[in-house]
Amino acid sequence: MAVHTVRLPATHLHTGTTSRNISKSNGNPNAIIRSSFRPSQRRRFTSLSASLREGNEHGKEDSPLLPKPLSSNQLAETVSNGSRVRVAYQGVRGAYSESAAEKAYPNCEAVPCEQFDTAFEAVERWLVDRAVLPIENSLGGSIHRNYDLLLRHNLHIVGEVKLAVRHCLLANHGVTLDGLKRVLSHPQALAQCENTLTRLGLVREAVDDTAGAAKLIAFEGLSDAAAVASAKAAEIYGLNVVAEDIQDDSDNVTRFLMLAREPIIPGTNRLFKTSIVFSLEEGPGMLFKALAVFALRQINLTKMESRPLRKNPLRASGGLKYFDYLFYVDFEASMADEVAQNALRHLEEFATFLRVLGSYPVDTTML
Ligand SMILES: O=C(O)C(=O)C[C@]1(C(=O)O)C=C[C@@H](O)C=C1
Repeated sequence: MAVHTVRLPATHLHTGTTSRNISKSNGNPNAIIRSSFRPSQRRRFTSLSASLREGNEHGKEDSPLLPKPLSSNQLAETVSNGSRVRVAYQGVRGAYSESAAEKAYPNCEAVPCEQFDTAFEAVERWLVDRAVLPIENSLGGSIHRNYDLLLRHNLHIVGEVKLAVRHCLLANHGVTLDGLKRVLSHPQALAQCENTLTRLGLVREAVDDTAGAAKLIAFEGLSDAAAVASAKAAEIYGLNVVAEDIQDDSDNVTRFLMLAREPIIPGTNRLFKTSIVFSLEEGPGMLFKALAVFALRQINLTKMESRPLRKNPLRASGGLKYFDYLFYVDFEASMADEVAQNALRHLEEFATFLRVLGSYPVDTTML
């Protein structure tokens, strides 16, 4: 597939503006974005003078040097000039992530990316306005790669979206359940259908995304393999649905994060959530102490994940080597709430590292 050849106008660099002209200059909007950005594109990130000359789209009175934070009401639909928001997702057309991008930003232009890293990079390099990426699933658990990438990149979480995931088994026309030997899908999707796939005795094969599996089966005309994917993917790639609702529990929900270059201004007018990441010294009760800063203030935690500190995964202490961790915590409060600010100030007193990944409205559509 052709490499996406988006040219980045220097006028949009360092200004905090949205990428209005970028989307207009694209060749094929449906082309999948690969990580291999051209050196010529990289060089274009250096020009500040053009942006200073031309001002920005929020009005000439705004200083182009000061990035304009997104506001809560900019979370959905359109950028301020009325053009469609370009939203990167991982996978090909028909992936659940595409549906999540469309739920998060109705009427958006969903832009497929090969890998999660590519979607992060596409936002950072102004090829798109936002990314929508999966972070956890109610059956399969966390998508660890995206936790690691949140830290490696400098994007902000500006929202979350929950999507009901209903998996189907898709095969070419004429293929029956009895004729199947293999099943292809994203590892998360395979994990969510563990019981059904074991009962059917199918050999699992992991691919990049669910819709990619459907596409491969259709394009190669495979007769011994099925894909775990959406009914939408069946329609797009002309496959037959041989089994429906094959996830291990009918309540199968994936939570996606909406990512942007700038944070939103947190509010108190609705339910907000804040995501942070921190590390601690080694020692008894350290994690207990860290979580107590929230418990003491009646702040509810909704998620906790620990990941290896990849830059420095082993810490020597008292002649022993300990694994070193980063702790990712989501809590139910806005950074505009004094109580949340106090909790983080308290945590800062003993955390060895602390970063706020975003403070954003809770998706209450599935509560
Ligand atoms: O493969 C897809 O369709 C995706 O959108 C990826 C993904 C994931 O990474 O969790 C998203 C939702 C489902 O949980 C299964 C797979």
